[in-house]
Amino acid sequence: MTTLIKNAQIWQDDRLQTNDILIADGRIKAIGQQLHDQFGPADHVICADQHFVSPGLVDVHVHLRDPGQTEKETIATGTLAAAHGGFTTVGAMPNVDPVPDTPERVATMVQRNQQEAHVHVAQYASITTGRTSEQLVDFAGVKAAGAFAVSNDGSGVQTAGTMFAAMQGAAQAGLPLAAHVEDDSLYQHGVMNAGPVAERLGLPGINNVSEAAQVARDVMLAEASGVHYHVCHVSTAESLRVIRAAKQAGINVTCEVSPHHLLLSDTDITMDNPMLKMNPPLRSPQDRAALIAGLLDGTIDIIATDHAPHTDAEKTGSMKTAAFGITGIETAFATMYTAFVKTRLLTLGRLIELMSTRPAELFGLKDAGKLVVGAPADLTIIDLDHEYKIDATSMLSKGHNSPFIGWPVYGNVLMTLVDGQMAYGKEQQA
Ligand SMILES: NC(=O)N[C@@H](CC(=O)O)C(=O)O
Ligand SMILES: [Zn+2]
Ligand SMILES: [Zn+2]
Repeated sequence: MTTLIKNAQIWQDDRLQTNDILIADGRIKAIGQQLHDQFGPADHVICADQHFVSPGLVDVHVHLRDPGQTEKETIATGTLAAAHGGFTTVGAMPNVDPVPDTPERVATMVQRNQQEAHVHVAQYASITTGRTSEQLVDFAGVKAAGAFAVSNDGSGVQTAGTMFAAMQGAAQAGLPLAAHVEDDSLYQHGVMNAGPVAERLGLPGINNVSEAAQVARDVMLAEASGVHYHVCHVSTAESLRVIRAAKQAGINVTCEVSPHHLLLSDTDITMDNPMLKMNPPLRSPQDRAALIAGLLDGTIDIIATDHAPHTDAEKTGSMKTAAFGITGIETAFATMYTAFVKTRLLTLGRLIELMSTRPAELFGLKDAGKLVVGAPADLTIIDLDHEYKIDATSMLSKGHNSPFIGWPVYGNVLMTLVDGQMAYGKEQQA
């Protein structure tokens, strides 16, 4: 079975260039002009119509909620939403029930992902059993069962002793350790960033130091253990300063930022609004400016969405009682493209590095993030010039808890191919 994508604009030598892409048996067989002359007619032709064809996007931080909270999302709906957002590989966080904290449970998740997902799913195991205990998982065992990394996302690892032993175990097994950084002893039951906005709204605040202090602890432990330490959803200027210094010292630390922390700050919270509640919270405009600077100077390695679907009921009422988290996988490319590429802060090529190539490389996802001959045909066709308003009714996630609904953006995903098969496409939608 062969498919020819005609008139694709692909990013080559720092600019968009028109090419055809020939796919055979799910892999890219050739990229170039007049492939018909060399290879003969294809079984199936897709006309990209001079639209941008990207290597499929890679998001290493996604909550699929399955098993345990399938009213919020399932493997099927979350990965269909991912395909709609242009993603062909997602990292599934382990805050599900039961937690994938044993080789058997990881193997079950890997098998279910293969059967039920619309895109590739890289499966996280937890760092500790049940995700919040101090009992380490069998790192070699969960790796052998198919986990690509470990994380206790949703909670920080509270004691240095546990974190150090975990890092040593993960390093030995060759697993990256992705940390949700939050020191519970500094956490004061806040629901938004601590500061003047929280005070004005009469809402309890979350300090910057509850994140940054744990990052500082962890980079020391990462240096001593040699693990690949990855900071999830970095949100404060102080955390970034510590990460920058750690990188300069040659410590193997990387970090991700979420689109919402780049696009919004606590000053956008003008009233008690659960759609703007997430953990870590939207920080001050100064923190946001530091994150943008870190993205532009390369201190921030990748963009990851922290797609966190919840039911409508859990996201209405007051921030005091609503659930933490917002969706993001269907809006990430358009919001990032509009804010950073349209404004010429980043090139399109650099955005694709941040959202595809680099996350795949950092997490050892060998087949992902590549638009080259021989790689799997994980490709996304995007209309970069189409301006539209983000619309809840077009979302394929079960969660509609997005603060970006109504935002005018550019960059509409037309089709997503996974292993050469259409995982999302307008044809399929009609
Ligand atoms: N980010 C959030 O606010 N919530 C996440 C957990 C997490 O990423 O820490 C969730 O699972 O809902
Ligand atoms: Zn988290
Ligand atoms: Zn998360």
